[in-house]
Amino acid sequence: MMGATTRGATRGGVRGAKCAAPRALTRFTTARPCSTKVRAVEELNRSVASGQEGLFERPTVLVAEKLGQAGIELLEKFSNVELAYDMSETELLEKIKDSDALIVRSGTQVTKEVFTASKGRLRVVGRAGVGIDNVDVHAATENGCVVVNAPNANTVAAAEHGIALLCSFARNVAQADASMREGKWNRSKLVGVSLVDKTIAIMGFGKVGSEVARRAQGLGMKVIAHDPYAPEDKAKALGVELVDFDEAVARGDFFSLHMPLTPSTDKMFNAEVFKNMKPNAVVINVARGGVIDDKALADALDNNEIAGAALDVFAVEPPPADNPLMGRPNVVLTPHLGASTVEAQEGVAVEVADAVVTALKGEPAPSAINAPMVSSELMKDLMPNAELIHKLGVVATRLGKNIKKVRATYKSVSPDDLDTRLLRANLVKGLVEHTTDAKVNLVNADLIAENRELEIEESKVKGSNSDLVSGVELVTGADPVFPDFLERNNKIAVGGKVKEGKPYLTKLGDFDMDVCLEGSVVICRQEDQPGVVGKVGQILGENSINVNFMTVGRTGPRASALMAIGVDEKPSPEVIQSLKEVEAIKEVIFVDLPGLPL
Ligand SMILES: NC(=O)C1=CN([C@@H]2O[C@H](COP(=O)(O)OP(=O)(O)OC[C@H]3O[C@@H](n4cnc5c(N)ncnc54)[C@H](O)[C@@H]3O)[C@@H](O)[C@H]2O)C=CC1
Ligand SMILES: O=C(O)C(=O)COP(=O)(O)O
Repeated sequence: MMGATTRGATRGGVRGAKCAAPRALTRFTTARPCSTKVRAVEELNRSVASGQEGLFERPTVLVAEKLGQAGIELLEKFSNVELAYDMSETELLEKIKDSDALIVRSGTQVTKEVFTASKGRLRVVGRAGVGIDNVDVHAATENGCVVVNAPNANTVAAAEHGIALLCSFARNVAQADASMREGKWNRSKLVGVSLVDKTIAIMGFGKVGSEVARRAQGLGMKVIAHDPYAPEDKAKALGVELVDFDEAVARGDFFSLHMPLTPSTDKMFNAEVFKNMKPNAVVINVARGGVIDDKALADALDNNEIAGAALDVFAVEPPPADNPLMGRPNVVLTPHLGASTVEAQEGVAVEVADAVVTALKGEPAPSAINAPMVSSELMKDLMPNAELIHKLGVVATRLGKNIKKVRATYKSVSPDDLDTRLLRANLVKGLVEHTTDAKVNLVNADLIAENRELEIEESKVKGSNSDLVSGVELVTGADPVFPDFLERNNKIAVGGKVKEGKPYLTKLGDFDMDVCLEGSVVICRQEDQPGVVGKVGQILGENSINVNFMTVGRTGPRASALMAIGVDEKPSPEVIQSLKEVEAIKEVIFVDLPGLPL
């Protein structure tokens, strides 16, 4: 059954309305070709703050699983919120077409098909919790979709549930309750074990594992931990002994599992591991079902290799009736309740809503799984240069075909500290966007370059920050459009500069230029001689193409020259042909410059 309602659309949109155009931010800024995304985001923030969201179309957030009210209210300030709990797979694939963001918990599989069905509209997937094993992060990255989670707010709840299972298993609480409900008074059959002085092995010493460790110490247990990535000093500070996997397995009386499910942790608790445990060992799993081989655990219990298990999570949820761990006296089960406290659910709702809104605004979300974190401050500094390198990339593609390797040069007062990811992503966008329907962004730019075997070499030199992006060179494999002309040492070079916040082309091959990279540019190679400029202007004028600037670079009087003409309208192929027919003009290319960087 699907219970779908659309929330929060009263101020900025129509309740229940579908967003016809998903790229609200893009459309908002293309109306102002000179503006950068930073300016757009600032304006957008201001309009949200002043309640003028109607200036742009609000994004739609599809919430697929129960989310705390505080999170919903936060989302509603910025977007249309559609609550559609318990959707079937087919319903999700249908609804996703009209969604800019999707919020899930562990019960929804966000598969490749979801991204395919979204046709590029889905920009953010928010996981209201920690584990993101139900989200195909690779597919998200391929589709330029940011995945964010809520890594902090349910830590204590999960740790408390682990401790609850530990105590309830040790003292047969669940079994005792069940027997009393049957009218029995079975004291002798329900004798438990004490926890004090027993060894608990925390497997995965991250946020939840550390909180379980603290609480277990409070119960008087000896705490050891295994985690290949945990820092020694963190363990020391908590009085926890870090040991290797085999030692943990051999020494633990109780095992508390807290590692994520990844290809390397998949079924890491298998037959061989259970054989090496003590016969009194108890395995408690509040992490993910997939880290245990269910059949091997059932066999280990049948063969008395270990004493019991307490499980909150299952490889398939809910577990099918024939799951070999169901209905056993020495196995306690809960239906994935680790994060299910009132406090944790309000907390994750706010945490994920905040991350989703941040990502929808195009700002770096601290909990982004598949996007580099670029601070807002850095973003502000880099954006004009990002716009420049994006456009230099576009210009470069018009000068050389089949590009294989590109070198970008940056100047900075402290080159070692320069974070170039935003710049690199924009360069890739400029280089490939005319060849693909895929949306290139900060999330998928590196992957797209890798898939296309496009090598981006970056060199950082000391210099003024005001010349951050100094040039882009097509290094190898590019077939030049202007042979023998722009190419030197097998390279096609373009240079640029940000002036008063705007991108300028300052070099084309050996030619100095001064061309504002806004709108579109016609580039002509010609022999320098009188009358050419006039003839070109006349052809453009006769075809109602408005010229906003013209600049000529030449190697010397009456020698080779390069003319760049900024135009407001796109010339037709016929106009380009007329320009090519002007005597002295050898080559003409048209560069349509896109308005927005990432
Ligand atoms: N049952 C529930 O409702 C909940 C379940 N969880 C699960 O608990 C897991 C842990 O959550 P957090 O502690 O917040 O994550 P975390 O990222 O803070 O900690 C995970 C730890 O596992 C470690 N790890 C990775 N590979 C390992 C390996 N092969 N062996 C041992 N340790 C390994 C990591 O180094 C890290 O320290 C989550 O991935 C999630 O799947 C989290 C919250 C609620
Ligand atoms: O946060 C996690 O990893 C959890 O397992 C919690 O899952 P849930 O959001 O309760 O479906």
